[in-house]
Amino acid sequence: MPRLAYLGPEGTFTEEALRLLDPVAERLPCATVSAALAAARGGEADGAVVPLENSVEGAITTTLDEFAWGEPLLIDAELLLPVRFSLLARPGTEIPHIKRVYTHPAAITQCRAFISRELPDAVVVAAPSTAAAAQEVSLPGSPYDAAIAARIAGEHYGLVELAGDVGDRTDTVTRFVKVARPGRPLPEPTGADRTTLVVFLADDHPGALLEMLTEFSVRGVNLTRIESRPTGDGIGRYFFHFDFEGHVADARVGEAIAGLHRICGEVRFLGSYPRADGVEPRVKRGTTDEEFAEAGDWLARIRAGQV
Ligand SMILES: O=C(O)C(=O)Cc1ccccc1
Repeated sequence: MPRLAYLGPEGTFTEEALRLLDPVAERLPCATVSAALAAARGGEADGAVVPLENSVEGAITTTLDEFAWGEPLLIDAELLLPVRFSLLARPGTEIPHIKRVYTHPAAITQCRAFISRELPDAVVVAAPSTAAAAQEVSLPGSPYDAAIAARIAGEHYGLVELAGDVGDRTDTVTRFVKVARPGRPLPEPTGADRTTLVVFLADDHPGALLEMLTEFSVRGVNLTRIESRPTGDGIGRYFFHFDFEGHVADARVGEAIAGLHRICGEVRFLGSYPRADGVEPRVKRGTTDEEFAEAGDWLARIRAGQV
């Protein structure tokens, strides 16, 4: 039975994602995304489940930066989870008396309308996770009056739900990924796969981004996410995250990645894995595996003088 680290404590959305990704795994709750990934890297866990992005606010930057800079890990699965937020408090608390709210930053950004409408005078403080916030609020001497978390976290920590569905949108989805140390075979191609890469430029020059995009474009590889992140070396210095359709075993994907490897400073492969939504790529004429193989055979023939 695998042991999977995750952003805890019990009752986080990440735990819900983990249970759906692997119902039988042993769960190792960690205080932060970085701690969960450290457990996977160091061997205390066989892997980790962490949030990567959400459909309203975009990337979870801690996760992106950990994937780019820490010891390499490979994504082997993803999950899309609709998240619903509740305002939770100790029994007896009333909304007008709430002065301090505690929750995860991703929840703060996704519940802005409710907070400004119903809690206009409350101070909102960032917590390590939604369930950590609920746990803290449940303590009798807590400086916080309420938490925003999953309803189940309220049940777990003995809080009451003062308001449900307090998110700005009810259709918000968070994408979680499961990662493991490299060295195991990649997930088999399914025909509906995604690949994730981090790319560092060799040098900054006009058209550098266009050159990278061209590697995808000419092979008919469709991007599903692109993100620039600061390298930390000064204003204007960035590296890039790419998600795109297809598996590294697909000829067009392999060729695109090899092209990036030739022209960029460093390409970090973060995995090829089945897409949670099962969407298959529309493969352009001239970019199927068979067409790449046929073109390779043709080139070999003309190189051998067989025109
Ligand atoms: O804090 C949690 O429960 C998490 O799993 C992170 C998170 C927070 C808000 C939305 C989605 C994921």
